[in-house]
Amino acid sequence: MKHFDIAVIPGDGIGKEVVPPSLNVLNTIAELHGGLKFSFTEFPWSCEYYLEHGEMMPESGLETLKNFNAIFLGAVGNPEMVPDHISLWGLLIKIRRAFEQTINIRPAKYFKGLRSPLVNPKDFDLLVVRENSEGEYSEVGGRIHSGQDETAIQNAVFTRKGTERAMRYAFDLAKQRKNHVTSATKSNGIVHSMPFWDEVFRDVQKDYSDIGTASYHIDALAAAFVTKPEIFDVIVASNLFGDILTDIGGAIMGSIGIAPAANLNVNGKYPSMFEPVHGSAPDIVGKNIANPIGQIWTAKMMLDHFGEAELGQRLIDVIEEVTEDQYKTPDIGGKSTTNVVADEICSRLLKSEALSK
Ligand SMILES: NC(=O)c1ccc[n+]([C@@H]2O[C@H](COP(=O)([O-])OP(=O)(O)OC[C@H]3O[C@@H](n4cnc5c(N)ncnc54)[C@H](O)[C@@H]3O)[C@@H](O)[C@H]2O)c1
Ligand SMILES: O=C(O)C[C@@H](O)C(=O)O
Ligand SMILES: [K+]
Ligand SMILES: [Mn+2]
Repeated sequence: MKHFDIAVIPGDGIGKEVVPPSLNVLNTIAELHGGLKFSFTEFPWSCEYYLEHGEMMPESGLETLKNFNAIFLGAVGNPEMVPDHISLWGLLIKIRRAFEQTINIRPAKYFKGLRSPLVNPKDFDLLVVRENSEGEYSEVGGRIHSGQDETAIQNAVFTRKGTERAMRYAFDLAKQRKNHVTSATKSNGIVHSMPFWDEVFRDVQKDYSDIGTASYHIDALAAAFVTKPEIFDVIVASNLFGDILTDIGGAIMGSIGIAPAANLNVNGKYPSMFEPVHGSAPDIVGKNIANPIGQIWTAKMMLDHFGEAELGQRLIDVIEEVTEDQYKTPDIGGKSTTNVVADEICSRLLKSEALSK
């Protein structure tokens, strides 16, 4: 029996609505498999927790999380309660950094049952490798003076190690896909970090002579995600560029409520963290209409991470089938609730087992 200990952090807003039904899906998967068991330990760390305790997670939180095989997280943030930079840096980004989750992979692909906002979406299937530990997300800088002289300085940090690591990861992934990597740059406007980014990309590229490459400035790349997403395979991007591109990835599929993410610890020292691309969606909270697919697809990425790619593939096939059969939340043009969609995924998974026996 394979046993996985999962730390569960539903977090805020719709995180609390999409995580529980996704755990049902994982339990269903375990049932299907027969030799697999998940143990879930839930932590209430969130903005509510902050208001009560003055911190997003206890001081011992990281020490506690360290012992799990993975972290399954919903979303963090409730700007009415806690400023976003406090909540994100106190929980989500804190975990990413402490656990050296330096790579964030975020796929987007054309789904049969979804109505993409693109007139002719074609059959796109892309994967963004987002550098997840440095770049524009940095604590270097500060604020000085006041009044008309008030000044804010925010420094970006690009190390050769971090940049090269993300790029090599992207090239290695491309080998298992369509052998192409696109670099997201902005070396026409950002004069230090981005020419450096381009140089590292050219250096890394030399070790992967079989992989085709392209380099786009981020503005043009954002446009190309909309006009011709089918030309992309793997895209490697800095922390901020990757963040923005992956909301576009979700949007061109039909909703950012569908897009999944994996924050990967690639040195094996700490657990990786699986969470959807979307946030806590305060505008739809409490209505049971949040799309659970992003969170459930995130569970598929966790299965892949555990070496259960076949089950992961079965799950994605069932998600697609359920969507095609119009079990859809309102963000993708349907009338179903969060739970109806997730329950349908569970029951189809069980049927798929019956068929294969
Ligand atoms: N990784 C994270 O935990 C994460 C990611 C993004 C934003 N946030 C936080 O979430 C809060 C809200 O941020 P935001 O509004 O910029 O982004 P958001 O992703 O929460 O919402 C953007 C829009 O997409 C919709 N949406 C998002 N997920 C959906 C789903 N599953 N089903 C249907 N519709 C969905 C929302 O209703 C909203 O209209 C902020 O506090 C922000 O900091 C957290
Ligand atoms: O900026 C972030 O990384 C938080 C959130 O927007 C995300 O994409 O995970
Ligand atoms: K999230
Ligand atoms: Mn984001």
